[in-house]
Amino acid sequence: MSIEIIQTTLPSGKTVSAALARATRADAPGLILIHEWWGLLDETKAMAERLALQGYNTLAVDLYDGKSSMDPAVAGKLMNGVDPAEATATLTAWNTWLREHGARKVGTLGFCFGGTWSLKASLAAPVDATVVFYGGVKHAAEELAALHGPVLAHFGSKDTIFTPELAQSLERALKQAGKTGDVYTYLADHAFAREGGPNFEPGAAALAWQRTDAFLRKHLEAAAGTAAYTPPARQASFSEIPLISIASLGRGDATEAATIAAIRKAGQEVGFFYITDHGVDLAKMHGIIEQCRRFFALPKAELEEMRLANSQCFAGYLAVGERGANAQRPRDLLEAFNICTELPPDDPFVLRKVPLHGANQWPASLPGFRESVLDYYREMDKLGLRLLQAFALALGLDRHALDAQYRKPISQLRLLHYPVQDQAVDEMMGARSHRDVGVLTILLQDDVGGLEVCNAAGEWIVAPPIDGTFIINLGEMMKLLTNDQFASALHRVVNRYGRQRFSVPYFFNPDYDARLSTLDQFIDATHPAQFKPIHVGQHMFNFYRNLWPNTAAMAAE
Ligand SMILES: O=C(O)CCC(=O)C(=O)O
Ligand SMILES: [Fe+2]
Repeated sequence: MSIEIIQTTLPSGKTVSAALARATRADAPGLILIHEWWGLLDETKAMAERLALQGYNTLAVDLYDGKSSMDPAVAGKLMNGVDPAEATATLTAWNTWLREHGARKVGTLGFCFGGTWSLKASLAAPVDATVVFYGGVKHAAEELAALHGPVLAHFGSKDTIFTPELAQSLERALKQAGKTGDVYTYLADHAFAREGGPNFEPGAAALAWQRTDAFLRKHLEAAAGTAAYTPPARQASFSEIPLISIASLGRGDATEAATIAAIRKAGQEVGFFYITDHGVDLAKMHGIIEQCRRFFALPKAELEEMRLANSQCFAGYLAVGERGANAQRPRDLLEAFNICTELPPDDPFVLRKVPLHGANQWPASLPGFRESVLDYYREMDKLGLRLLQAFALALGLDRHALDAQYRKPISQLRLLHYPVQDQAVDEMMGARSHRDVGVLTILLQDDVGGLEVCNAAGEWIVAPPIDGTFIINLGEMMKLLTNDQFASALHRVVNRYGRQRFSVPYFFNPDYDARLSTLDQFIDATHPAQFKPIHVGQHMFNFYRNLWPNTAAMAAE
């Protein structure tokens, strides 16, 4: 890919230049990329090249007449020297140029100073999609009436230059003007998407780019099949958190063997992977997120009636910050609704008062909620067992070798609600870094994002939402079974993305009475057993009671 420097002439007679990165198709949509206050740097040109690969004829314009500087004092002077009328004429001229060269749609995209001008350009001449990364967007609704296409804007909650209040005023003015606009605020500072900059925030940058990518594709109608943008962030790529189709599971043929090999590799190297072709209906996946939305919108008093502390089996509602026996544990910024296996009152385990077996609590005022949640629970039970069998194969065992300890598993489903986080990460976060304690977790997340996984190098990798997939992660019991051959990765949730988030993890665990010990094949002279065997039920009971209030469960003990 190469960059060409091209020129055009303004009505005033002045010649201006820009760096053009061409997409492969001549009739590709056009994108005007506007630099930060430093001027047109090589990094902006490199971004233009990446955007061209994604399917846009991208013009990295120059509003500083060839000058640039990384010295803030000089950059400030350059910025203040910009003549607004000339900048407007320049951006309008490039819009015309792109359309005259085959673009049916034209978008603008800019950062900081360029963010300001991305919106101004769209007020001066028709633009089909406008993207602003933290720019000066103070415009009255009357001015915004001139907008032709939708706006997508990204701001940092800690930005003192282009503040969250400014973001809100843009949102209000767009609404008032009857224009389409999505304004997002991330838990981040100014210029959070600038890789290598002091405020670079990979998680926020990754999600902002993901949204930008989807927005531009939609509104500029980029040709189908063009490469996806690779943001300059530590967004998890599939080589880091793999995406595995499990369509072949159960076939017993070579295609299944390949899937098993991929699962083994993911288990050993990452501890996390996405699955597709898992057989769970997309409508059910979206449906359970909808049930989360309904549930957590219930009046506080009704939620409190279902408090987890009422329950003998840690099922029920947990408010933000509630803790169990371990009062030292920092509080997480989430509320939860726990559901355990639904058992009838005459179930032998319930009659014998075996811990962790009992009744769920259900809201009286949500028709269909219980049915939907239990239906989803059953889907997870089935999927959990299929995955367990895949793991048995991945461990070199017979497909059904582990089944016997999963006859009446003490799995748990949790509906989670993460409010928007606007405090600093180290004060209180969605879910503090932890490893899951069971065998494996099947996680469904909504489209907000927030899950981050720690890789072997100690970096936090974003695990972005991918519609229609589940994330599978291995827990400490898998580590015990395999003598630490299968990773159980640290992960956390930081809701930096300006919207409330819902997720639904299902924790797949063995039977209450199961005793887990390391499988023989993982122990030899050079790999002595590292873990003591555990009684699954007692282990989980102790774990839960440290974590959650447990008055009723203790009373039954
Ligand atoms: O909400 C999420 O995405 C992850 C939740 C989680 O890690 C957990 O509950 O163990
Ligand atoms: Fe977890």
